[in-house]
Amino acid sequence: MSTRAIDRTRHCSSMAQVRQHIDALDDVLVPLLVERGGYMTQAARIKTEAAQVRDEARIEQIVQRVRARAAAEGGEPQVIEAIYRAMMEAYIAFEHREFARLVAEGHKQPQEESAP
Ligand SMILES: O=C(O)C(=O)C[C@]1(C(=O)O)C=C[C@@H](O)C=C1
Repeated sequence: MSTRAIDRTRHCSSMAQVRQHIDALDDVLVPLLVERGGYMTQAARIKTEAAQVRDEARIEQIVQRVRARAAAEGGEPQVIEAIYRAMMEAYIAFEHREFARLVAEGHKQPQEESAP
């Protein structure tokens, strides 16, 4: 049986220790967030219209999924939900910038005008 994330938190006797553990976890988190961000570039490549960048149904699906995962790991679902909602807003802004960049660089086909 695997341990829950909350059970891997170590007891600390000083703020220096607390911050050492946080820095070590951030060294794991940041590369994963950068890798996750790379998929915004992939999504921006694949989506055909800027209006597709924000996908509310997918956002809500992710929120429900990570809330359940947080609870299973012994964490607070509302904390993880808040982090994910803020994080996805930042990724959506990035995906919009990537979409615009790919259009400007000529990597995306201009969309056909829809018939009147
Ligand atoms: O799944 C997508 O369509 C994505 O572009 C990825 C992502 C995400 O951060 O996971 C970002 C923007 C969308 O609003 C939904 C989800």
